Amino acid sequence: MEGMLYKWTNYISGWQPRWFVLDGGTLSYYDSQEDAWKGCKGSIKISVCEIQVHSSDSTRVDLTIPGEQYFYLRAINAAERQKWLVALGTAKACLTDNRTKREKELQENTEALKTKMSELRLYCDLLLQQVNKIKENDELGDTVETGIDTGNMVKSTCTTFLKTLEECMQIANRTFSTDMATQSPPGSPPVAAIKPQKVCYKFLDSCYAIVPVLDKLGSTVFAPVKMDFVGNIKKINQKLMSDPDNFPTLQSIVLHEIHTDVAQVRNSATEALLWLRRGLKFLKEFLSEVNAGNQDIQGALNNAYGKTLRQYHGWVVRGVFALALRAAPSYQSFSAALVSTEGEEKKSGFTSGMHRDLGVYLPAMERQLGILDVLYEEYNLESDEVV
Ligand SMILES: CCCCCCCCCCCCC/C=C/[C@@H](O)[C@H](CO[C@@H]1O[C@H](CO)[C@@H](O)[C@H](O)[C@H]1O)NC(=O)CCCCCCCCCCCCCCCCC
Repeated sequence: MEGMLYKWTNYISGWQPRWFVLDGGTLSYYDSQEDAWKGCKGSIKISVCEIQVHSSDSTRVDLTIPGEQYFYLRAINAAERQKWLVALGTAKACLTDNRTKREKELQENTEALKTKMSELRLYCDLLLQQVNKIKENDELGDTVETGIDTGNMVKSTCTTFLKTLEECMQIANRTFSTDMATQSPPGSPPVAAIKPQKVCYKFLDSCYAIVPVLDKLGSTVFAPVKMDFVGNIKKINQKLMSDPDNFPTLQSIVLHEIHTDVAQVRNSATEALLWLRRGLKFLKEFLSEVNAGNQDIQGALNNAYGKTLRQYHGWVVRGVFALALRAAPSYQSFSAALVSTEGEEKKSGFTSGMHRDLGVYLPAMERQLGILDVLYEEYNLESDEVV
């Protein structure tokens, strides 16, 4: 269960709204739902704490570990408190570890994804065979009917390939929904509450700012994109959390991994930053097209993809992009995803405001990406691996 509760802080700040997540027998809290990815501010083990309802305040519940921890909490109303009491009580009474259910669900979905990926590889092989068959027929000068038959087979294989890919996205979206994107990966230490260094924190925060826009675009097809993008932000963030005082900048993280010979290791922060940077270059190219007045979102995405990411993608990932492209929003839907108040994009001044903001955002992005380009070139960290 998760939701907003007021937490008693002190006599100066009093009751403050916080985002609470009850998961696997632990109640954790964050500044807000949007800031959950920055790490939790504190937590309490339900199995060892006392749950006390307030005698006169029907919205209040106190969680205490005598002599250790005191969470004084208030819900927005008595009904909401009741929901929390049921969830807390169940968690406390629950003999099985909720994480078992969660891990089981993750395992099932992971298995389903593996099956789908092997199906995709099969369809790729089939397509290659069929394309070779068409070439053979062509060389042998076979009849038109043979060509049409093989062509139809290719068409149906492509349709099946794309359908399977869609199923992959739905499984991925189900597995790696937003709450997963803000959890520490299973088995990793809880993300520390210590704030990372300002500079890196601002960079990661601004990267993360596009996620709500992706969410607003709504299609499950964007799930793998979001999962990949957020996954890299989290990898860098967790490296930062491991030793915040020694990582004042992104460069310091990369240099540390170079000196400890892990920069080229799979899933290193250096590799995560390499792919985050590539994603940001894609985004910059896309937004530059929009800023230049291109209202064909699909075309702008396709152009940006060809200039940035395509060279690093094999068959399957290019298929993922092709599917994402089919779900690309119209210019109106894209504009609507950018505003915080519904209908704002229809007001006069929106377009000029968007261009004004892009006029600031894009040069700043250019500068940041230029700094990272120099760093990756200087230490020969660029990779031409195709995924
Ligand atoms: C309208 C939205 C359309 C979005 C279309 C995005 C197109 C992305 C291309 C398809 C990506 C498919 C998903 C992921 C692919 C990954 O396999 C690939 C490689 O992953 C890396 O592998 C490493 C080795 O295993 C690993 O270590 C590393 O961690 C991992 O990342 N990843 C990539 O190719 C990077 C894809 C990044 C895509 C970022 C897109 C940014 C969001 C664009 C949204 C545009 C609209 C919102 C505008 C917001 C305005 C403020």
